Amino acid sequence: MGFRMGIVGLPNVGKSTLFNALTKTAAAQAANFPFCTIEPNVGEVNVPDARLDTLAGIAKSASIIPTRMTFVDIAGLVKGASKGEGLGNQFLANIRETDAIAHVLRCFEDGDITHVEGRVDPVADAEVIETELMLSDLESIEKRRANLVRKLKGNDKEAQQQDRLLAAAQAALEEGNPARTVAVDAEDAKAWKGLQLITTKPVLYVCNVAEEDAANGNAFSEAVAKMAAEQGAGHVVISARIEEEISQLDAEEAEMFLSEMGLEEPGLDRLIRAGYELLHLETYFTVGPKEARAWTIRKGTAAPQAAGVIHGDFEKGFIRAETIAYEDYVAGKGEQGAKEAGKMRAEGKSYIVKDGDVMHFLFNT
Ligand SMILES: Nc1ncnc2c1ncn2[C@@H]1O[C@H](COP(=O)(O)OP(=O)(O)OP(=O)(O)O)[C@@H](O)[C@H]1O
Ligand SMILES: [Mg+2]
Repeated sequence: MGFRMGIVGLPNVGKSTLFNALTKTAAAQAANFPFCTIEPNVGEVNVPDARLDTLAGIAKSASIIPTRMTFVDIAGLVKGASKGEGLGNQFLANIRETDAIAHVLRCFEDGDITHVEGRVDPVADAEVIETELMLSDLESIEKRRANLVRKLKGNDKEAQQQDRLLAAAQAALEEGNPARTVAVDAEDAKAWKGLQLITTKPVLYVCNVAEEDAANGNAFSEAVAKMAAEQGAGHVVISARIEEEISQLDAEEAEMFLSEMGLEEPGLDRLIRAGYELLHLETYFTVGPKEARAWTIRKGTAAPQAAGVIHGDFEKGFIRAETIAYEDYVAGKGEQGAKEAGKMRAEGKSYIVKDGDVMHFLFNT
């Protein structure tokens, strides 16, 4: 299914540092000057899930395959970006294709690191970026509506629907509200998503704090938390610089480092999980001696469609799914034990897969 998160923010706030930590590479150039990033960076990240390791341990699986998420790091946006200032605007197209936005906010004081607005104020920064995203949506809407004019004359139903939805988004944006504030009927939901407007995407604010604030946050991140709550957005507190250091350590060193910092787990794990929640994603597992593997689905996905994530044929020929809840699998010390305890269920086409289910699909070919 490939879920994608776009990383946006002002220049020099730590986007590429975060991207590198996430992807455990130095693929993105991160340095102390604004507009360091020019070309967008795309990277895949494992979704951390301790349950997968537990399952693999029980089943003695030869390999462990976590589920993946994609991150896209683009150039910093500045005030006026949509009018051609800076570089970011031309890369916003890459953000249109994502499922959610990770909005990085500078929440650290450091006289050596240039802030393009000359002061640290994450809430004001968030507004600058949100305005640019809204202007970018408006511009794209105007272009698209102009392109639809001919089709509309031809009484094209699809074009009519698109134009109606674009007009609704335009009206909201012209009033200074993001397109996500538009109420959309169920029958328009798919076409609405297809418009790929940036300000319809869910937002996760990433408070990039100083190393010493990584464990408990600071006044800046608290202000962001309040703003996020008001908007119904998510937020995480992270120190991109620490995360970058941790990502270069081996597991044992990383654990020591984390405990010294008073952290229970890497902030990146929290960030990825928050992204998962924001997107209403869940994980189910397939477990055997060959491999233990995690698969991503949207909440509320029925068994055949969940099977379809593995292979289209699984969905088409779906018969039933032998299902064991994660807890039952662990309690039974594996499939056999769970089965003997009567915890293996045969589920049919209407079964809604639950987070943590261990699934075995039976299908016709
Ligand atoms: N939590 C932090 N504390 C202190 N310095 C940090 C922190 N996070 C990032 N930095 C530093 O800020 C500088 C800018 O980081 P980075 O290049 O990742 O920003 P960016 O948002 O990608 O910028 P651009 O938009 O120009 O590409 C780097 O020198 C980085 O080491
Ligand atoms: Mg960068």
